[in-house]
Amino acid sequence: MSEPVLDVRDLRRSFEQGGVRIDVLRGVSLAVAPGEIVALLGPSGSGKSTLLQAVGLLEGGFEGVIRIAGTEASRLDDGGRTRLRRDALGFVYQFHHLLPDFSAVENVVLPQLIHGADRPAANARAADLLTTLGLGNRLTHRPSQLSGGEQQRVAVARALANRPALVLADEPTGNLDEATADVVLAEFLRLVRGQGAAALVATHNERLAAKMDRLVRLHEGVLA
Ligand SMILES: Nc1ncnc2c1ncn2[C@@H]1O[C@H](COP(=O)(O)OP(=O)(O)OP(=O)(O)O)[C@@H](O)[C@H]1O
Repeated sequence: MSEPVLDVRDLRRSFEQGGVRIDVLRGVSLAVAPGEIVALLGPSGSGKSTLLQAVGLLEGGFEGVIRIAGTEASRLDDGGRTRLRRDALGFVYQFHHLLPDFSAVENVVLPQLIHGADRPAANARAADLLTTLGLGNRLTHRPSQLSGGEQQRVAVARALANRPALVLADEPTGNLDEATADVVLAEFLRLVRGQGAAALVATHNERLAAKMDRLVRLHEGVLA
């Protein structure tokens, strides 16, 4: 197997709340190959979001090793982690977190400009991604002028804008009705596959998870 795009070893995370300690992740290990799409299943409160936050280099307080695209994140300082996140990762959340005052196309352009793309190339790529997702006639709409499914498509385009090696998605269709969730997920998978990206997708939905390449389950703090 080629080198994993994500290699997690013995990841541990505990929270202390009101004098009570909860060991949420108790030694999670997971390798994701380039281009592989992995569904992360587990009941509510099992730690799916906690795991994605760790892998997304968004939170400290973890023990263990996280290697992304060959780089061990714990050896980096804050600036290094920010660069690794920007260069290698894309994110899709349950609620889209789009910038409300910017149009659909600008929401997809901005991360590219931050990444160093020039404006014409960023515009072209944003328009191309959104058109692929069926939003060619919604480019200048703001998020509030889009349906929930459309907003989530913009979030998908934004996550893929910088061609990340790994997309992290936390209940990416959890906020949509069943039919819309199916369509948006199918489009998400098609785009991720088309780009050769890998993905780790947290979901409660077994039916959607079955469309991915592999399923892993968080149970009592470890992956089964
Ligand atoms: N900042 C925090 N402080 C204290 N406890 C926390 C914190 N964040 C998460 N937890 C606890 O960690 C556990 C796992 O939470 P997490 O959000 O990762 O679960 P999840 O599997 O994503 O759940 P869901 O499917 O409901 O989104 C929960 O019991 C939660 O209460």
